[in-house]
Amino acid sequence: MSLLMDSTSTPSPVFLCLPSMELKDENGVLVFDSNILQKQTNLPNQFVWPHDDLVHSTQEELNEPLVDLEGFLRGEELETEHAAELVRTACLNHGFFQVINHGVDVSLINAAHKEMDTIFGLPLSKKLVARRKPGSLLGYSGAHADRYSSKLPWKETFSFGYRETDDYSESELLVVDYFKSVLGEDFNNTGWVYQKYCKAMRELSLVIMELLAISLGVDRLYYRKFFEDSDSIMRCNYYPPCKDSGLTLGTGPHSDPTSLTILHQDQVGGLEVFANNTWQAVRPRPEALVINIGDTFMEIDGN
Ligand SMILES: C=C1C[C@]23C[C@H]1CC[C@H]2[C@]1(C)CCC[C@@](C)(C(=O)O)[C@H]1[C@@H]3C(=O)O
Ligand SMILES: O=C(O)CCC(=O)C(=O)O
Repeated sequence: MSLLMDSTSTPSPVFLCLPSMELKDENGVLVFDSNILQKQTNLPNQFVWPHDDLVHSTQEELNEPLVDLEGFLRGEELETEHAAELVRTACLNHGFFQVINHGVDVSLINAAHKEMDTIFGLPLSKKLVARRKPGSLLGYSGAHADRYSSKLPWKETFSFGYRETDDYSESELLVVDYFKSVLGEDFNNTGWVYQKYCKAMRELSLVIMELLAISLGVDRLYYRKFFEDSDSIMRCNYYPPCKDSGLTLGTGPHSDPTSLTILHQDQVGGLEVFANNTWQAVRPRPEALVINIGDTFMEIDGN
């Protein structure tokens, strides 16, 4: 299970139970219920990925830089230079690093994971009420079955948007209002947890943007100013148990199309990065946040 914020929404479902025990909605789209799908003898073909995409679980670790932000956040020059050098090395290699002493309250991170358990533990009918609408990235999705018909990822996601504008009154309730609108008043507390989480992630993303600017030798406020009113996508990923896990993927090979991703993975792990022509595991660290630059950042910094 992972929490991921990338910078840059109720018809009641009708289940058609078919002999294959596959659930379909009123549009004939597969409804992802891993408990039911798990009971089938064979993994449904839609979830079987091409052999070339399937990495056989690697024991190799990425050994990405572990960047301690404490000194940088306190304005210490030498610590700042060291942190920027680690970030530079990461970005020249694969674009991934982990940060510790990042200033995000660990109780907030734990609360976000706890609320994620609540969201994905809801009855399927309730989750489908929050189902993502065509053309939107926001809301609930089961295996992206509404968008794709093959190479379906074995995961559930819940995504929502975040931005901070000059009109503080607009952004300070953005996430709370979203949760109450798609899941109901009972989710006011959940909404506040993620409202605070998104605010903390945005603040950290601007700190990272400053460090990236220093690592690139440009004005240290350049990217902070460039991104201060940017849109972000908060993405909760839940990867249910899968008895045929060697045949499918939770998330397929990709590069993030966005500028910066901040990820907190639970201790199950599973994130892998393709570097030096092989897949390498990113070790879960409860006290750390995984950072990676995305395609958009690569474009704007001219690489
Ligand atoms: C902007 C986004 C689209 C995706 C979530 C964020 C950043 C990464 C994208 C994604 C994870 C890349 C792999 C395919 C994808 C469909 C997925 O597996 O979730 C992508 C996300 C999406 O389009 O919902
Ligand atoms: O859930 C994870 O560990 C990473 C998923 C991911 O890369 C994404 O959602 O963009």
